[in-house]
Amino acid sequence: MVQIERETVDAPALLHAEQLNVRYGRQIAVRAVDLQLARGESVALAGANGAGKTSLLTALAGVVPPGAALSGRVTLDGRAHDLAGRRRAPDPAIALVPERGKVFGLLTVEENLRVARGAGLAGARLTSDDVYGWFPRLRERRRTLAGNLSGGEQQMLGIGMGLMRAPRVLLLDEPTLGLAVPVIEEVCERLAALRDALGLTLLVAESDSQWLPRLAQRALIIDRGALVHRVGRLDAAQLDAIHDILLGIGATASPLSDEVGHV
Ligand SMILES: Nc1ncnc2c1ncn2[C@@H]1O[C@H](COP(=O)(O)OP(=O)(O)OP(=O)(O)O)[C@@H](O)[C@H]1O
Repeated sequence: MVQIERETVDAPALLHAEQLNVRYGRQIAVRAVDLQLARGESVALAGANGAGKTSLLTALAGVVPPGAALSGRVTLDGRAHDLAGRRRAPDPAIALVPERGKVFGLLTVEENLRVARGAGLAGARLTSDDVYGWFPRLRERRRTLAGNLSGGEQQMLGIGMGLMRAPRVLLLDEPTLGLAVPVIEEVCERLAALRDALGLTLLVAESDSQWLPRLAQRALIIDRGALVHRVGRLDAAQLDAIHDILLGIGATASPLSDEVGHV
């Protein structure tokens, strides 16, 4: 039986989710998830296809699809959002970068960034120039329609769009999906640099265990909607174990919250 070590998180939480549930009709996509993210850390949310990664990220960001039923509480720096009943308004401090960036294909790079920045709303913002500083390739492509960008460029634009309203927490849904290895390496390197320079907290959904150490400092494993392990050290032995779990051949886990309290 594969064993995965567990680690207690001592740093004070910036984002704290308690008893988060997401249902689509009878389908339960996220069950009783408790998690904590510290300021300035990168955490991977590792799980197989259909494990509930997207549903958990959208619940944290307040952008679940209409018709989904949510319950639980998300607290950001002590400010609580009750998820029961009506959908809460998305908090600009928690930004979601959807799978494959989800850019507007018929708008240029520059227009995508402006749309993401929004207008007439209170709060801090970045400029397109700030984003181009992080992703120089996007500056070269600023007048190109986003639909004509490569997959890697679209992913970087998606990240840039997520940054425009100066979030404190960036949630990324499978940013490596469908990209060539050198591009994935570049995305991983940029994310770590952004985290360190901006003090961002990152939660990165990933279904391929090989990228976890490049994307994150620790990992949460999600299976059938529940967080079943947390992994504090992403070394080779732990990665093998996670790989087996993601393929459904590893340790059968019980919910983390039952064993070690909140994550
Ligand atoms: N809008 C929806 N309506 C109904 N069921 C949904 C909806 N979105 C997701 N589900 C179901 O909820 C479960 C979790 O899906 P989710 O997309 O959150 O998982 P995931 O880990 O992100 O998977 P993937 O990597 O394949 O996107 C799956 O069984 C999925 O079929």
